Amino acid sequence: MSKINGKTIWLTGASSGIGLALAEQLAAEGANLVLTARNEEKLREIANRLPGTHLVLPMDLSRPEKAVNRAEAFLDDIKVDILINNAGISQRSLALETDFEVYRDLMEVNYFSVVALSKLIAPRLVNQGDGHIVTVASVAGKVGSKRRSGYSGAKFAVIGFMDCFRAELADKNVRCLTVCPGFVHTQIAHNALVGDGSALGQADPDNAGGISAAQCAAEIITAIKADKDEIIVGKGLSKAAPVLQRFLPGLVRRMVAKRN
Ligand SMILES: NC(=O)c1ccc[n+]([C@@H]2O[C@H](COP(=O)([O-])OP(=O)(O)OC[C@H]3O[C@@H](n4cnc5c(N)ncnc54)[C@H](O)[C@@H]3O)[C@@H](O)[C@H]2O)c1
Repeated sequence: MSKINGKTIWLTGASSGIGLALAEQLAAEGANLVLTARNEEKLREIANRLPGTHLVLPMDLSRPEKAVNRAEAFLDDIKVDILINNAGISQRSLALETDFEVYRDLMEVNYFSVVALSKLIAPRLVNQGDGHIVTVASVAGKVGSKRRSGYSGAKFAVIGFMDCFRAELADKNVRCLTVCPGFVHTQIAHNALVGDGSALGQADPDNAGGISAAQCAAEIITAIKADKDEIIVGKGLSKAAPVLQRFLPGLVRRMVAKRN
């Protein structure tokens, strides 16, 4: 039986970047999508141009409890097979120059919303005896670097959550995939928060030089089909960093301290 064709997949962060590429590729493979992001108009435009029939569920994931209430009512009659927690927001500011509130915002979107949506969907998957929870974390959840202390903290946390959740659901035929991309060419830097909580508003050469969102999405879909637990996606140093960190931690710390 196909893991994608005919399946209902709830995808967050579907309005841009990796999420948009996932929406396009999953729809092309015959999935029925529930598309989530904040901008309803954009989601409707995407849903209308994708092949197949898709629903839109706009919500702000910086308010996870509200999002769960809204999703509970919306998804009442819908059998979700796969949840993809992809929505996320990055950071480009030094810890000493970052308001505490920015840390909370980064945790709400990158960590608490994943916990909330996963806890909402997992009992349904357990009852169905089948399903998948996918979370797009980051290489920043394996290796810390400058100007990402809040983002990295949230991504380290979400990887830990997924490791525990995977262990708890292992005997219930619910699989948990953690995706750790290195640099991917998307709007992530543009939308990243700076110290006062505003958006950076410009591209970043690291992300601009990364792999395409389409390549990242294709690797995620391959990993879902192969029942992988965790994948590192990317190229060059941003892909190698987690392995280097494990075997040569001192070298990685020195390299990270030298980078801007
Ligand atoms: N681009 C990279 O280099 C990179 C690297 C590692 C991990 N990631 C992760 O990949 C995921 C997708 O990011 P992207 O690179 O496609 O960036 P992006 O900025 O292009 O897309 C982010 C998506 O998340 C949504 N989103 C952000 N805040 C939200 C909120 N409060 N409520 C609802 N939706 C919200 C946006 O609307 C958008 O659809 C994120 O979790 C990000 O942390 C990206």
